[in-house]
Amino acid sequence: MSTSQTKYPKFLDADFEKDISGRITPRDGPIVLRNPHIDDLAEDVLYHLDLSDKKNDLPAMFGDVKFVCFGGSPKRMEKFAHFMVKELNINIQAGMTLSNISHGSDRYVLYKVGPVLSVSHGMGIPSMSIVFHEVLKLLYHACCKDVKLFRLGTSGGLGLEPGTVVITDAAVDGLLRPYMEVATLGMLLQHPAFLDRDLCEELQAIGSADTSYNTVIGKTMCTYDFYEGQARLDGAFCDFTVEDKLAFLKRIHDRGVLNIEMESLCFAAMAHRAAVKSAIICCTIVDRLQSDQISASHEMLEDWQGRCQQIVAKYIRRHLNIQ
Ligand SMILES: O=P(O)(O)O[C@@H]1C[C@H](O)[C@@H](CO)O1
Ligand SMILES: O=c1cc[nH]c(=O)[nH]1
Repeated sequence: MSTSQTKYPKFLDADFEKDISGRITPRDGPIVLRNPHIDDLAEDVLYHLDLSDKKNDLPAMFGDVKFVCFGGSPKRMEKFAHFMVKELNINIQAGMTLSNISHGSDRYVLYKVGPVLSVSHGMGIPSMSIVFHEVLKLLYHACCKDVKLFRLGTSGGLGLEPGTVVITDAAVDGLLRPYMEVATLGMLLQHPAFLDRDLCEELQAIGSADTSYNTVIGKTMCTYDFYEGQARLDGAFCDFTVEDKLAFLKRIHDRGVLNIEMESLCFAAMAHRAAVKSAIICCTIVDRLQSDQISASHEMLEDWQGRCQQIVAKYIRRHLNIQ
């Protein structure tokens, strides 16, 4: 069903501007896939989103998308979609409700509110990676242009009052390495996880206008596990002491790590590889130098998560010229 029109700009490596360190300059313009095989497919089934470039008219459904907001939990992203309806003054016709476009797959949720997509990514890098591939292909098939990507998450902070908003300027793995390592064809490939500094600073300026909480920019450590991987003593297993834990957390804090979560490395690496402008904005829900357990009330957690949503909503409104 999809129309071909201006679709499928061919990828040329030279199209991607890089600095001397190999950092790709993120840019506006059409979404380009760095995969020559996609155009050879008779049909591209986006299995986990329950969409296909043949069965769905993706340009008609998604061609106006400019902002994609990811977050771990399906409920949070549904709530964010409803919040964006209000923020963008969108009229939902009588008798209609916002619906989960990917309801047939039962893996992720996907809501569209005007030019905004709200997508859940589940927990951890494997889950994030799958939905990122499929969302990027969706944007490509839909001929979207000038798209920005955001991850709105939660994290454990280091020396920060819970509720602080951290904007990631670089994502690192559990060994402080700034790239995502992926086993591909029996080789370990390293994909650098750079983020767009200008976007970080713009979001920080928006966040800082609200003085009831702090908005800071720094490094985010991304781990493959919530418990031992994040130096917690309260998992089902633990082979280290409280002193070992604190020494590790203080060491990474001294190297500029402000928070720890589980998806930033993949999100940043994949957005960088696609040369799409992107940002990661997480509230902290515990100070890991004080505690492992997350004991804040549900209301408190909702309030903290709302801070990231409000900052991104203000950014989107500003860029859509909505007063
Ligand atoms: O964005 P969310 O809050 O889902 O991400 C963090 C990282 C893990 O997926 C999860 C662990 O509680 O929260
Ligand atoms: O401590 C935390 C809190 C949220 N998410 C994490 O990955 N770690």
